[in-house]
Amino acid sequence: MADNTPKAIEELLKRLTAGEPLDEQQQKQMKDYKFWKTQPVPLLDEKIESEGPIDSSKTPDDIPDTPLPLISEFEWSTIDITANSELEELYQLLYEHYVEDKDSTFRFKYSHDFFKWALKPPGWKKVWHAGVRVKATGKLVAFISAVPVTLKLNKSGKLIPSVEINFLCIHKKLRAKRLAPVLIKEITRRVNKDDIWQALYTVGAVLPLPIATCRYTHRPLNWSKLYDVGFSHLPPKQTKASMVARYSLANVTKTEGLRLMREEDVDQVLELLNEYQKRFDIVQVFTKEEAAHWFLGGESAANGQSPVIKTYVVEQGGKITDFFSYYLLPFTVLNDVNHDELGIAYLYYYATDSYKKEESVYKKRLQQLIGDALVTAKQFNVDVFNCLTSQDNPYFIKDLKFGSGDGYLNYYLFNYKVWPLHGGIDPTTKEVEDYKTSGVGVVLL
Ligand SMILES: CCCCCCCCCCCCCC(=O)SCCNC(=O)CCNC(=O)[C@H](O)C(C)(C)COP(=O)(O)OP(=O)(O)OC[C@H]1O[C@@H](n2cnc3c(N)ncnc32)[C@H](O)[C@@H]1OP(=O)(O)O
Repeated sequence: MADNTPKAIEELLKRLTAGEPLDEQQQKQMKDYKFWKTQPVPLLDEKIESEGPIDSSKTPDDIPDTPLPLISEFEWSTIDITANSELEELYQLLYEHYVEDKDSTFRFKYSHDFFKWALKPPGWKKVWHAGVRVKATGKLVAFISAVPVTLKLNKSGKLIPSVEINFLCIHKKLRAKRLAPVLIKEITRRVNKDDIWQALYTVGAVLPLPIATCRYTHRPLNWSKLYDVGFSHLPPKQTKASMVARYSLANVTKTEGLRLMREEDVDQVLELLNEYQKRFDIVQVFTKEEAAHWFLGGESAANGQSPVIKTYVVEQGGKITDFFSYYLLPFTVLNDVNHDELGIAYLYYYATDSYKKEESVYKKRLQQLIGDALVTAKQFNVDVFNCLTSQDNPYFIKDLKFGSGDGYLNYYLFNYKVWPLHGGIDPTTKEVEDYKTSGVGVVLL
């Protein structure tokens, strides 16, 4: 029987927020997913027998033109993030109520520039930025977003026009009132109206049914600060000095020809990425405009500001042979007298033509490239560099001293069945499977 004491429930909630796996007793069963069991997703224990859409019977004409009803105190409000005042409202909602770590010590610190980059890629639609306000005061209390993305399943070659769902957030005072299913159904309606029937999303918690599970790993760049704020701990038999020495990095990069990506590199970067992404089972297909947006930073870069995405290419004699990118998303440090922010970089897309060579050459090159990514990140005040066990990250995680974190990330596809994908960890022990490719070639913010 499940342990329902307040202590056990509190522990369970903490683990869910942190995306930690639950034991069998704690796992919800399919019947307990009152909302998700009504949605076109595979059952929790379903053995996938064929790939493809779950429900392909509808057309946009079958979809209601009007939003889902809300209880009378609330109203729908499409958020216009091109208006600074509305962008600020979204920022405030997420700043105060978005994802926290399990001890509520850190909180994601999204910036206005981050939203402009993340929510306005080519093909973005205002109507896909759905908010809920309190009618009486106009206060924004909930949000969900979709952005367009084309997915490709490499084994079958199938292209899936989709959206990525992100930034689902409900004010803390309105939690556990079944508002999340209403937001999800409303964004589904708005997306379906545009004749799109599939979505990709990642959630820490287990829902029916992950297509893959990856683990977070962290590479300290500024160990002392991480220790001060309680992000890193001093392992037994180590001293602070030995930990600082363990994570010290060179001041200069190793790769000849490494430089920041420029507009004129887009074609070559895209070609390199398209070729390299064939290694993975599920990938994002970029148009040239999308690649320019995601790798150069869109609006903020165009306005001469420093973008949240940093992309470096390796150019040798006019030819781009490798690239890597990472985005900056700091944490607010809550309740610390000495530090109020932790600089965090997240590995984004990368590619190298060395994968065509022997595996040992490829592994070495990848380690050098991502090693250089760590070195470059120091100039952006990054204290810790994070990556998942997706892509070919298990080829460098151990050698570059990334440590396994407590958090896991589950990947989901809405209204589409795929064969389960390898998430770069052993399915039983959940440990990183070093030097093995994962099936996950998509990176979500
Ligand atoms: C074709 C187009 C399709 C588009 C749609 C595709 C699907 C997109 C799916 C969304 C992808 C989002 C990607 C991201 O942004 S993941 C980031 C999620 N945000 C946060 O963690 C921020 C902090 N937390 C909150 O704001 C709230 O706790 C949220 C909003 C998460 C839940 O609010 P609340 O805690 O007040 O709960 P409720 O009483 O209203 O509702 C309870 C029901 O909701 C199910 N639930 C809870 N959390 C999530 C979750 N993160 N994804 C999917 N479902 C979730 C839950 O299992 C239960 O259903 P069931 O167990 O009874 O069945």
